[in-house]
Amino acid sequence: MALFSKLKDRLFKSSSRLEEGLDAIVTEGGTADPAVPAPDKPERPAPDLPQETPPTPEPDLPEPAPEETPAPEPEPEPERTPEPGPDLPRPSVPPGRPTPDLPGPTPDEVPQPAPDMIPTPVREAPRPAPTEIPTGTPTELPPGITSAAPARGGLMSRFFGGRGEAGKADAGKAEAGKPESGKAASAQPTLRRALDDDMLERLEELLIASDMGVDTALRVTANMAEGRMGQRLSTGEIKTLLAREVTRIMEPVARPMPLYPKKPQVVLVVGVNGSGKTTTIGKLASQFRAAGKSVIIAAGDTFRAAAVEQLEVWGQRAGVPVLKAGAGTDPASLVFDAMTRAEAEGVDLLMIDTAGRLQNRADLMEELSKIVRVIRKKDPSAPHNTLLVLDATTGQNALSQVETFRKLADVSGLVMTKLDGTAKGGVLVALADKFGLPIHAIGVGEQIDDLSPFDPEDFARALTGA
Ligand SMILES: Nc1nc2c(ncn2[C@@H]2O[C@H](COP(=O)(O)OP(=O)(O)OP(=O)(O)O)[C@@H](O)[C@H]2O)c(=O)[nH]1
Repeated sequence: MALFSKLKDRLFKSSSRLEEGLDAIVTEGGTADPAVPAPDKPERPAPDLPQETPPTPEPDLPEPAPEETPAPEPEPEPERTPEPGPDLPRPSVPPGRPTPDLPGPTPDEVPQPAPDMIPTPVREAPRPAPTEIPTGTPTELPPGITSAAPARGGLMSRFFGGRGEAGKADAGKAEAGKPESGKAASAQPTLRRALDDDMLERLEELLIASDMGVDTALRVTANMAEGRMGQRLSTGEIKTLLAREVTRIMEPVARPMPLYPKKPQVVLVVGVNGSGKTTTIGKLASQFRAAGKSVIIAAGDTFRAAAVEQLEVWGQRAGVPVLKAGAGTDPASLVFDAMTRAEAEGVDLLMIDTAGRLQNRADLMEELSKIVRVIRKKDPSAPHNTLLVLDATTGQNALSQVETFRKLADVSGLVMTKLDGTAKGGVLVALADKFGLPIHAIGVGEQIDDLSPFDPEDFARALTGA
């Protein structure tokens, strides 16, 4: 099944909640646009807002005209596809951003200057984004992974595609006199409400309820309101403005996991229990393999036999060997052995799974620090990537997880799992706004191909329903 359509289908939970809230806000204090009989369309409510994305195009305005003017389409609505540009229409090999950003290119194409200065330096210097990474990768990755979904479209296409039923439901809602939604609104007047303090407050509450966090919600609404107080806005216009703000916040953090020429490139994966570390390692390993990389996985959770077994299953799926140690073995010792073997075999990537640990378990956190110390003993520049895996369904708690793991393990990037099936996608916005850590990928399901590069615009539109 197409990766993006699945994500879209699932993220709909978030957008539907926001949509309902926005509908309620506008409906509450809004009024229908007055019927403008004569002239074409000189007015148009809030012209300034959704500029490029005239979300609530024509349908609403030219209300009265329907019959008299056979052409109720001052302008077709197709313009609704906001695609400002590059992102969406990405075929299999995304233009700007290397889709499968995750895995990577071939050591050679790695942009990094010197093979040696790999790790740290690069991480600290804001990597030139997706580009520096593995450009060629895109192509090689998908094939292997998404055999069933070779032509994965943009996140949005996946959303809309998978939202077939939901989309129709929306149209029905618009038909019922609710805020517009494409052509369905053509027969109904569009509701608009003047932007005032009360409306802003409601918006803030709505965003906070979607796990965006207080600070971020306030910032977002303030930006949306700037220069627009008193303007009459429809739900569609508000969504467009909101999506724009979310995109603005997310764009700087949408960065694929960088690959370095160093062998092995050590990828340490951390997170609390059940956040999706093992699953993510399996998915990533599969993508790296598909990109032609040699990979070894180290089962660093030596205390839970079930955890090791699960990792072995993922290793088999991905076609990657899993190194394990006897139950109760010091994980740091296993990691040391894994580093030795990875070096001896010259593998491209060593992915280290770690036991899930809660931020308040000092002993486990100390264990993690020890693992990092041992890794550095073998290679001072490692770990080259420390991925913190966060479960999107935990909402605001993800913020404190980032704070804690960052101190202990020098987190270099995030992977947000379980974005499917949650209405709390807004927490990503809060994370991006507060920490600015790169979001390398998002998990949208339990299958091996359910890991997607993070696309800010697609995400914003999916989240807001714009
Ligand atoms: N729906 C959904 N489920 C996911 C996703 N990622 C992981 N899961 C599920 O989440 C559960 C926990 O995933 P694991 O990979 O075992 O998590 P973990 O962090 O390794 O867990 P511990 O070993 O207990 O620390 C499993 O049932 C996974 O199938 C995702 O993106 N979407």
